[in-house]
Amino acid sequence: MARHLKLLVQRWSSRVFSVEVDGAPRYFGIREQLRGEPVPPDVFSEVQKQDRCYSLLVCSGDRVTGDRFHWELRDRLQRQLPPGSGLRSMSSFIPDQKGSLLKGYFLQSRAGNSSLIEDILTDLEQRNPVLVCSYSQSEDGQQWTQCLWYQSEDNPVRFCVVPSETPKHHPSVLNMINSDVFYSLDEACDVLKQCGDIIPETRSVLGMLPSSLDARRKPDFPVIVIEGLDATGKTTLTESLRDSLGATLLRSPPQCLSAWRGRFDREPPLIRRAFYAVGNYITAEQINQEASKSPVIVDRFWHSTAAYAIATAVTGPVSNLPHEGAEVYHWPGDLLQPSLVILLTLDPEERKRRLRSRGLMKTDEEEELDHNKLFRTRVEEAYRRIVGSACIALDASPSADLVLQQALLLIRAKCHL
Ligand SMILES: Nc1ncnc2c1ncn2[C@@H]1O[C@H](COP(=O)(O)OP(=O)(O)OP(=O)(O)O)[C@@H](O)[C@H]1O
Ligand SMILES: Nc1ccn([C@H]2C[C@H](O)[C@@H](COP(=O)(O)O)O2)c(=O)n1
Repeated sequence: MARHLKLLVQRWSSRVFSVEVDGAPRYFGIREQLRGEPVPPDVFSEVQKQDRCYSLLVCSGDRVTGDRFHWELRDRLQRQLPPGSGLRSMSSFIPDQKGSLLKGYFLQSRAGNSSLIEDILTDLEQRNPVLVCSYSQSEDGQQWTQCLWYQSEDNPVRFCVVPSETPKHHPSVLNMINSDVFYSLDEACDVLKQCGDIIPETRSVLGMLPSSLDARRKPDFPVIVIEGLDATGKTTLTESLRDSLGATLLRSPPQCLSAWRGRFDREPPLIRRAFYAVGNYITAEQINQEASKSPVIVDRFWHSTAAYAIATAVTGPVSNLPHEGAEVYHWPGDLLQPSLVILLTLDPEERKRRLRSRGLMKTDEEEELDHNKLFRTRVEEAYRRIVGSACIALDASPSADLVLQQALLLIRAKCHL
């Protein structure tokens, strides 16, 4: 038992804990003993003397089960927690160690609610793959300690909570590849296959995949992808290009997946991104077939899948994105590369005006684009950082006809059409 605890102490104290405060991560660490003067990390600076804090970290060996549990846990906690309780996203990770991220929540309970919250936590920990810790404040309010919930009754191992430096990478970056951004069809299919029993629709989605895919096949005619945030004019431009060039118009996700898209949009990122990744490979096969007969215009492709996934996984300013040149921005080796990718850019106010005048229903991510300037700038910057099939930005603010003329100029210059 003593050896087990020693190991736990060593492993646990190499971790950094991150709590989202006002849309940006704040970090703290834990140590067996304090060295120097205690300084309460800023996560705890606004906690009242009588408040209690808890962390819940999901640690399931199976990532599909773990991600779905993490996704549902927020709703469950929001329903069960007494009014006035604080609930923030939280994670724990070992700096620079890929795959070390554990996701969870940080709770702050008001005085008087502790027994209700503690019943909820005990029940949660007994039935689910979740590790709960509680945090207590010293008498003078200068020091916080963390202890594992299941040990808190008798002889608990207490760790001192200490401030931690901001790590080189945002924690989500550690788990991004093949969790948020898929780098091969096989990886995306593996996730969907694991969901077969819980989401029966995955079988129909996988059934749409062709039996073989050849990313190296060079299309006879140019393949031009049009990218951009919603309401930047992709539909307008792609339809005009189809008519002007006598091209075939395709989109990703492809039409054959439309019936199931809403279902996957309600799933956690791991499953949702796997669905969009598979959609790109189905569109790639359609491109292969059509590009032997005519030029092909594609409304959204891998840039959209990667840029939205990366921008959603990290929080805070653009500087929290994976650095330029990072592996996550590279085009997947097994996915067809377009001849040209045009990124439509638009002033946020004009984009809002177009959204309002169109008045259609928006997805959660589109709502987020509207309300969250930081999210918008992260998506745009992620688009720009993608390499392998880099995009060329085109100002979409002039009239639809002028934008079409500019796009045609670009296509003629780059694709010799
Ligand atoms: N160049 C333009 N000038 C003014 N209005 C435009 C222009 N291009 C498109 N619009 C209008 O802006 C609105 C959004 O355009 P569109 O539907 O083509 O964008 P989108 O990028 O395809 O959006 P989404 O990704 O949400 O489907 C439409 O009402 C469209 O008529
Ligand atoms: N190839 C694609 C296409 C779309 N998405 C995601 C990204 C956004 O959440 C949303 C935008 O699509 P729209 O509403 O404009 O059709 O869909 C993706 O991940 N990959």
